[in-house]
Amino acid sequence: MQKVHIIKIGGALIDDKKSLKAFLEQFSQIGGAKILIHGGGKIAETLAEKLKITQTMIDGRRITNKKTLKLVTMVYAGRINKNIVAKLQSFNCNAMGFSGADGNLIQAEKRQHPTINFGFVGDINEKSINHELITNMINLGLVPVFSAITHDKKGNLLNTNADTIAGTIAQALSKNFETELLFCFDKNGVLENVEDENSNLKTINKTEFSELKSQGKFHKGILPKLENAFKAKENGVQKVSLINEKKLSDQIKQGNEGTEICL
Ligand SMILES: Nc1ncnc2c1ncn2[C@@H]1O[C@H](COP(=O)(O)OP(=O)(O)O)[C@@H](O)[C@H]1O
Ligand SMILES: CC(=O)N[C@@H](CCC(=O)OP(=O)(O)O)C(=O)O
Repeated sequence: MQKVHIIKIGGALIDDKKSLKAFLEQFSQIGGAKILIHGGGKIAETLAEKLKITQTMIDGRRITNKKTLKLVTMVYAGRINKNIVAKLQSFNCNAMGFSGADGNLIQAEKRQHPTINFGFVGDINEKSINHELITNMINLGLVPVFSAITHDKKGNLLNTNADTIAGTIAQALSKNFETELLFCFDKNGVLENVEDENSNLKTINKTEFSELKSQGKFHKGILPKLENAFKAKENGVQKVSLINEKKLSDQIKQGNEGTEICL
């Protein structure tokens, strides 16, 4: 089976020009098929503050009203996505940048919640992913770069968590490819103590996750990341790890960086 690396990067890295460039250079050097998924929550947050558009996060998801949807579409599918593609081109990586509306690549459903109005937030599952088109792009030697914007096929754009997009694309591709999913972020993996950079776990299974969660060891963005990581592993993705974004090349060469998800 052909191997594909599915790699996700988030807000803090994207906000740091030098680190982003260094990361994209490492990414462009990965041999074989690869896909990049990016968020950009931190940049959206900063711009929203400047424009005085109040932001609310619930369970790691951004409440997305009309104004916020306009903003995140410009930031994620526009500025960030095109900047990443241009940088990858400078490293001779033939990247193409997308929202989920392009080529009907990711068709989401507007989130329905009994008590909370999430606004234009899109939920997705494996069936949402146009894996045939992604496979065709891979076979052409192209490198797809996905932003966190999806659509509902009724003319609306939706905002979808980038960790969820990465996990779901990996799941959808795992039927026809050997898939390795890497969540790259600013820590050395899952930390037992978030204050101690050296407390990273080599592996984590579902029982350990539940125990640490109930002990209050996880805060902020790590929870949705881990939930998406376990879901992907449970649904056929061969290897799933959370690694430091500076260690991407080492992970590709040796495969033992950060924290590997086990069942
Ligand atoms: N136990 C933990 N191990 C690692 N990171 C943790 C932990 N608890 C909380 N975090 C926080 O989660 C953050 C990663 O989530 P987030 O900032 O949303 O990432 P991204 O924007 O890359 O998706 C880390 O920077 C860290 O501050
Ligand atoms: C619905 C929802 O929450 N969408 C996310 C999409 C961006 C994202 O996931 O960005 P990071 O990876 O940088 O956190 C948001 O707007 O924050």
